[in-house]
Amino acid sequence: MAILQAYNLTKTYSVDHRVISVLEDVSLSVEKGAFVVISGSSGSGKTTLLTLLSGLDRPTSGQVLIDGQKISAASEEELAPLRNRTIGFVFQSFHLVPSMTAVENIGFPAELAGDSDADDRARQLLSRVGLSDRADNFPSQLSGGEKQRIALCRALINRPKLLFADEPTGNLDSENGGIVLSQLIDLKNEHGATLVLVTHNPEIARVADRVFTLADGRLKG
Ligand SMILES: Nc1ncnc2c1ncn2[C@@H]1O[C@H](COP(=O)(O)OP(=O)(O)OP(=O)(O)O)[C@@H](O)[C@H]1O
Repeated sequence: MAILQAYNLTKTYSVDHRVISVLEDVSLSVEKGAFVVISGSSGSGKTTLLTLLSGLDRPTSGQVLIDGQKISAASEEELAPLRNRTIGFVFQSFHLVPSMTAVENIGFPAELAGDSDADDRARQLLSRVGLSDRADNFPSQLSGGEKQRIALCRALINRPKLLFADEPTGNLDSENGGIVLSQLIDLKNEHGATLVLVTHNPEIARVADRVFTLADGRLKG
């Protein structure tokens, strides 16, 4: 069953009275539980496609459905619970809140959702990625790899069905990148989530169930 479907997506930007076409007629379908990579060279439109698939931005034309719900047409009020409950994000540059400790960063989305056991669940996830002893550290006291493992926990705290990751190992050396990738895949499997990951790293693409390659804003293969 497909959890994510995109039909005939186009995206254009207007810059200085010029229209730039970034995506042209992109259609894809992602099965529940899959690990899918979106690859392509720099500037091919990978991040743009991810923002459309996750509802962070709207296509110029075309449709995105998450779990059968049309998100391209949804209002901000309709999108808010979807973003908090159904979707988790991992970014290249971690995006942790500097004034919050590791455990507070992880628990924050669950607190926003009104869950009383946010702190317990945050600590369980921390333990799962081997960072229990870092619970009370602030992001500035953590290495890049540790920050990204905290960000993985935060992305999963509300048990999302769909995880989006944009170059999650792009700021890490190969050893820490390997740890983050294997923990991301393990956590995705344990939670029964679906993972859509943007990367131009062929080693990551090799372990995916399916690879969609963008070239000049169009999907190849
Ligand atoms: N807000 C915007 N306004 C104008 N052009 C944009 C905007 N966002 C992206 N672009 C252009 O769209 C194209 C695709 O950008 P995008 O970031 O999606 O590529 P990418 O494949 O993720 O690249 P990279 O691997 O370098 O991150 C680029 O040419 C970029 O300059």
